[in-house]
Amino acid sequence: MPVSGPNSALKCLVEAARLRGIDTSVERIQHDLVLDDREPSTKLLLRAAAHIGLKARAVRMGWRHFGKLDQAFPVIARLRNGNSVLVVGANVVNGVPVVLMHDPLAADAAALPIDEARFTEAWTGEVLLLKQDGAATEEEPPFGFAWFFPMIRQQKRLFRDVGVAAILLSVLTMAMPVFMQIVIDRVLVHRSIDTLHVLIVGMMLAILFETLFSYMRRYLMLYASNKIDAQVSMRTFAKLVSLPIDFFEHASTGVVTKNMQQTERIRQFLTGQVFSVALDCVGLIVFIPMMFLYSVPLAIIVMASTLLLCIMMIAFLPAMKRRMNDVYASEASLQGYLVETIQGMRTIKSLSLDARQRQVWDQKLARAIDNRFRLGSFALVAQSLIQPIDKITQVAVMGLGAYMIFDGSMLVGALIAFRIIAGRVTGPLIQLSQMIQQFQEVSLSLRMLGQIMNHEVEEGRSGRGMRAPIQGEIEFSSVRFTYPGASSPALDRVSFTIQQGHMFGIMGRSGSGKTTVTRLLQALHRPQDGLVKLDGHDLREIDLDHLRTNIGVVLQDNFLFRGTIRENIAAAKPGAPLEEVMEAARLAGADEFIERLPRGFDTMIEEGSANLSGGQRQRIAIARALLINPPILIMDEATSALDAESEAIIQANMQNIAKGRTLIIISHRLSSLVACDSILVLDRGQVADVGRHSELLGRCDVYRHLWYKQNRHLELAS
Ligand SMILES: Nc1ncnc2c1ncn2[C@@H]1O[C@H](COP(=O)(O)OP(=O)(O)OP(=O)(O)O)[C@@H](O)[C@H]1O
Repeated sequence: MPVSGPNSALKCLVEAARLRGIDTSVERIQHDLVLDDREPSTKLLLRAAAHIGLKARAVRMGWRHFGKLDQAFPVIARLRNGNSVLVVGANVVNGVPVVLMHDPLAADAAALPIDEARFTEAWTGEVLLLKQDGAATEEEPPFGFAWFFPMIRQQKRLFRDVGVAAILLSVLTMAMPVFMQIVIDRVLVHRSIDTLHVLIVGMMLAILFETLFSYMRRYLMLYASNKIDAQVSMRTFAKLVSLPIDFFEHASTGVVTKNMQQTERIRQFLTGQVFSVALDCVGLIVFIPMMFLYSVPLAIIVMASTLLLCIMMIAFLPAMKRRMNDVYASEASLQGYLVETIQGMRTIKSLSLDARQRQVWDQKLARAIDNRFRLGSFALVAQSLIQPIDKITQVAVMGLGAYMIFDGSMLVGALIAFRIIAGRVTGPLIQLSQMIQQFQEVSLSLRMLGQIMNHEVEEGRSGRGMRAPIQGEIEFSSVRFTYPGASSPALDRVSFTIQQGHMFGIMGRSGSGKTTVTRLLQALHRPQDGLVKLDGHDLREIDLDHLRTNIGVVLQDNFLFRGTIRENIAAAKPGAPLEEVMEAARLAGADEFIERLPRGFDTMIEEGSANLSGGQRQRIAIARALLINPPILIMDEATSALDAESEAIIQANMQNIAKGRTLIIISHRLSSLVACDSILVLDRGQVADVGRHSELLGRCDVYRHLWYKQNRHLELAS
């Protein structure tokens, strides 16, 4: 029974993993599986173990089994009070059997010997057996067909069963041609009614088993492919969200979406088409020799025409591939345009751009349809050629078969049986050659998805990064950073220091690099030169998720998720009690408008936060950032969209907001920086000056100029 606790189970798991050579941490597991501090249930613990590369099994056992665990130690034992302990071995001390137990919540790190009476009093009888999962620690192959194989291999028992069912099925399908042959050649000729009855009963049984096996084959296939589907989707999505921000800034959302949708097609090909054709081909082992057994000349005709069909299909391939590439390029562009239009609908409406958007859409659509048509009509030619060849083969078989019946070398029933068997041979072989076409299509899908899957993930996600508590002292030394594709650096040899707990302002003209400073601090980008340090450590040494959960960020325009106001504020800490949410809202000055809403904190925020004003959205975003009580808070033009009243509320709370943390404020409005301990003045990516308001006013031209420009009305008034 999971209870609220200090996570002893995860601590045990991390320790057991460490003893098995896997380096991880409780925070890492909590972050990856979105767990809070409560003791996890056994099911969750099993999931956590699988996540870090351990194969775990929960079993109930008696005290005496500890003596036999041997290589299976360490195991996690679940206690009656909801906590867990790690049992690292069993021993006999002074003739008394004991287990060596390590309690993660005890101050003493050593394993203590505990006897049966004391242990069983606290123990539920449940333990988690753990062993290293060989498959999980294997290096993942680069994305391609090979990437899917480990997942298919995991289901190998299922596929083996499907294979057995398929072989039995192909043997059973032989029953029909043999039945026809015997009925025509024996029963009809000799009028043997008894044989007919026996045959009919036999056929009924064969049909029954055939139905059963074919149901089993389909059911098992469906089951296996669903399991693989789930895994593929989980892993591709996990990869997507671990990509660096650069990737998303330079790729069209529509194209990324289209690329992501390719998983379904590839999976379908591998577990559907490839596997079922492979299974049908298993039948060939039976059918081809049978065909030759019935008649060698007729079998040669069938095999020759199938070969001809295969050669034709392969000859069509290169041209097919070209047309396919065109189709995908134009469809990706169409999808990209659709997403862009939906995202920019407000602007499109306000600038009355509908007609222009429609025109561009129509052009792109025409290109896509044209390319689809070209591909379709080409494929049609290929498919149309199959039919006459197939029909001619049938005519040839029947013609030659008739001659053979006339000269007595074949019976009528045998010819009919041969026809049925020949159909079983040409079917899978033609499918096989068509599959080469689909293979081309799927290769293209693989390439598209590969653009996501083979992209480097963000640096700092190895799980080995530092997770020490963050204090908030920041240092930039000679940092140089150029955005990919840009000609000049956004930051050029920028150096400054922010003391822990200080309020630090950044100002400068538009495009001077203010936001870039904060992006480097969140490790959204890495500098090409120089160092960014946090608490004296190079940012690269710190675990990325740890870093970001310790930095709160409020931007000028913040994305709110669809959900209630409470859920949005508690986004980074889903289990946060209402009092904490309310306190964060109060600090952000959001409580007064939330309480006036009919449903208060339970008010739904609609998609695109259309039911909130800009200022309200902003205050919710500030509350969201404050809820996790981050040691570093970045406010990038966070109050510039606010009306005077809301801004005044936040400014009045600024001292409270800043309390106990390093606060970085970027603002064009210098009046909001006056209270800062230090202000960085940036000019075209370089540091123009750093100092307090009064110092800068005296010596920094950029600062003084802007200050007087913004405050001329005050001077005039005085
Ligand atoms: N994702 C990006 N890709 C390429 N160049 C970028 C990117 N983001 C910013 N830049 C460029 O880097 C420079 C610095 O941009 P940054 O956003 O840091 O400026 P800023 O001082 O915050 O500007 P503003 O006050 O207008 O927000 C600008 O010249 C900008 O064009």
